[in-house]
Amino acid sequence: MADGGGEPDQLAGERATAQFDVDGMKVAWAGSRHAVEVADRMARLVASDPVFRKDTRTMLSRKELFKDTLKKAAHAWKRIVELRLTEEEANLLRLYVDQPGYVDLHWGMFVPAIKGQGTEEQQKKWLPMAYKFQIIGCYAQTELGHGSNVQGLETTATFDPSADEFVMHSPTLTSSKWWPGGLGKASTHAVVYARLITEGKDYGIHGFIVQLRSLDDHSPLPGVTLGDIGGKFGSGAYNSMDNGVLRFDHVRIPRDQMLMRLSQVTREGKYVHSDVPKQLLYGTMVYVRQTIVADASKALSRAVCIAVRYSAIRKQFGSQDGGPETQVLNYKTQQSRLFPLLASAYAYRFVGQWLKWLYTDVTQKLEAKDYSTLPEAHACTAGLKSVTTSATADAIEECRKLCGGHGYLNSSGLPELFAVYVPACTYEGDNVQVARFLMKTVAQVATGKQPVGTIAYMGNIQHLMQCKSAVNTAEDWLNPAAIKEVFEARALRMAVNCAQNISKAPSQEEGFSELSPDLLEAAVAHVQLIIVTKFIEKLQEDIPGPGVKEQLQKLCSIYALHLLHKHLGDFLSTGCITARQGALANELLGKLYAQVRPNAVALVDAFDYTDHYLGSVLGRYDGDVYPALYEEAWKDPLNETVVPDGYQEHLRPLLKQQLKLSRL
Ligand SMILES: CCCCCCCC/C=C\CCCCCCCCCCCCC/C=C/C(=O)SCCNC(=O)CCNC(=O)[C@H](O)C(C)(C)COP(=O)(O)OP(=O)(O)OC[C@H]1O[C@@H](n2cnc3c(N)ncnc32)[C@H](O)[C@@H]1OP(=O)(O)O
Ligand SMILES: Cc1cc2nc3c(=O)[nH]c(=O)nc-3n(C[C@H](O)[C@H](O)[C@H](O)COP(=O)(O)OP(=O)(O)OC[C@H]3O[C@@H](n4cnc5c(N)ncnc54)[C@H](O)[C@@H]3O)c2cc1C
Repeated sequence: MADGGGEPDQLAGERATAQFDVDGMKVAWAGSRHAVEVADRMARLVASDPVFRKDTRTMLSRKELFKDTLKKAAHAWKRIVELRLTEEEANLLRLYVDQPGYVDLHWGMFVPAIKGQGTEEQQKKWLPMAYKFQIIGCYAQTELGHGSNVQGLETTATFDPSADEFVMHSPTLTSSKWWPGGLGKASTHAVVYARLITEGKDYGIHGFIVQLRSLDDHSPLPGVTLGDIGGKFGSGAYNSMDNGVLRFDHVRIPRDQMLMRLSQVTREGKYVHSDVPKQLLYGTMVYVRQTIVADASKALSRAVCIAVRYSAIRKQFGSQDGGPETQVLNYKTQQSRLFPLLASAYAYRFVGQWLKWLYTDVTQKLEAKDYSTLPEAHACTAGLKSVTTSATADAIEECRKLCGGHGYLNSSGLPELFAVYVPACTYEGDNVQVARFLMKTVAQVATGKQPVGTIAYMGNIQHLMQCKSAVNTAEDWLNPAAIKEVFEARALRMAVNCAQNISKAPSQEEGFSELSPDLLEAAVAHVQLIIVTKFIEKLQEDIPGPGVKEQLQKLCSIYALHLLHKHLGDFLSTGCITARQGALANELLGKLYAQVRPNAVALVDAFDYTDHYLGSVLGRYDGDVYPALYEEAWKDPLNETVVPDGYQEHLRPLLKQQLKLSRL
């Protein structure tokens, strides 16, 4: 028993009230028994290795933090090689090391860009070096002047047939590459996106492999200016990454370093486009966006794990007669703010697993030259990326608030988690590409074409445009078909409204521009439908373990109904439900929160996170929060001396001053 009201065995009590098999839930969360075992092994490997310590990270200077990242990356690689870890194991090891670094861009974008856009010959040349870390690569697309608008990039790659070389050049300040992770200090190479100019004609953006630094002493090659773009939001956090700036002054590269799977420049300087769709140029972004969706559930589940455990420990108010106070987790307000986030963590996990499947499926089809599913994969990844990252960033901040004052301490882990996470909303775009895809689909449906995949519901247009929900009691909302119908009707009606309003505009582009806020809302409705649908589909699978499926059914209902409650205006204004049905949904939510309450701690235990990975004194598995908080405070450098530095110069003279303000 801890001092002063901290009750570690409180969590044991919470665990005893769980109405389901936690091991079974771990399997449902991880995807398979094998996945649980590998994740557990990698988490423990990292947690037990002193090189991977991260508890002092927020106190390091930028230089120390960056060096620490280099050290961790090199050590991680050594362990991967020594232990002959598989790709799955290495990815998990990276996850649990929990420190952004150049390796993310090397493996997450440089290698996939070469795989997706390089010819077989180019892959044979570059990938073995990249796989062995003989070169380190990054993804240099964004410039000082342009990020979202990729076609507006200014860097040029001009072909010089006399030397059979491209000349890479940064013609303006705004053409400086700006932001690429790993570029600032670590990378030796980059895939650089630049305007291809040959025979005097600008053929737009293409990818090029460019060496930036010497492989002997790491100094920039002639004509290459390189540096870090400076400190970023939050202490510690994303400052472990060397986001960089790059300028070229007429740097020459051989012609065969243009990535030539999509199009080629011949020895004579002729531009040739192959039969591969030009959108494959954006293929690396599709890959990374699906990993970002999977990462959303990881960040969200961490925050929720901390907030749920701490809310079970923390007590405020309650008894008027001196009896025990109430655990804050028992307050209905705490539950109504926290349990939808718990449900969202599971929802994002399952949609992330599905998106990974979709990506693999599309990749296999692309290899067989079937490009038909690419637009849907692009729309799904872009849309899910945008929706899940913004909701996760908001949710981490909400969890911080739910932890009261202690949530604001670095030792809670939440400030750093938030600061590391928020750029995910920005990088890889917050685009409205889904809306364009939806408008195209509506137009195709009007011509009688039957949509497939995640937009198949749009084919049911006759029914969905006029249906009325049959929900009559709160419990009727437990029926997944009832939920699916209203989410489909809302998404379709919002999309059709937009399409009708666009058709009234003088031109389609003007209509798009004028209606972009509505289009964004229609896109969000469609993406939320995908998440709800994938959760419902998950529940149709065989999910072993006593009580596991029942808990997931409750979480699925909470996820969908809290969205319905939050976006009630959409559902009412499109006539999908009545005000009474909205009130019934809210009534059911209250009942579901009460049912989740005894299972809450076990539901976050099922994420199977080590204390090392959580990095939070509030989220400790043993619940021994107060001694840990107290102990952490003394580790702060400010407490290294009893009397602070600066006392002699600034405090003592003030305290000893003889001069008094004349008025006093
Ligand atoms: C210290 C730790 C140690 C551990 C060590 C361990 C060792 C290592 C072991 C393992 C490690 C593993 C690590 C793996 C980690 C992986 C994690 C990865 C981390 C990621 C970090 C990310 C960092 C960030 C990177 C970036 O931000 S890169 C830059 C991103 N930029 C953008 O996102 C730009 C956004 N803009 C757009 O997306 C634009 O909207 C646009 C798509 C370019 C469209 O512009 P527009 O001008 O309209 O386009 P057009 O060219 O006209 O084309 C429109 C047309 O194309 C279709 N389209 C668009 N995009 C796509 C697409 N992606 N795919 C398919 N089609 C697309 C669009 O629909 C239009 O089609 P239609 O013409 O038919 O309408
Ligand atoms: C931490 C971090 C890491 C990054 N890593 C990399 C990397 O490794 N490689 C790389 O190449 N880049 C990287 N980036 C850059 C990133 O991809 C861009 O920041 C991102 O694509 C957004 O572009 P931008 O910064 O130019 O924003 P802008 O495009 O200038 O956006 C500013 C605002 O304008 C809005 N806006 C823009 N266009 C439109 C439109 N058509 N309609 C409506 N609203 C619009 C945006 O929504 C936003 O609200 C990174 C960025 C960050 C923050």
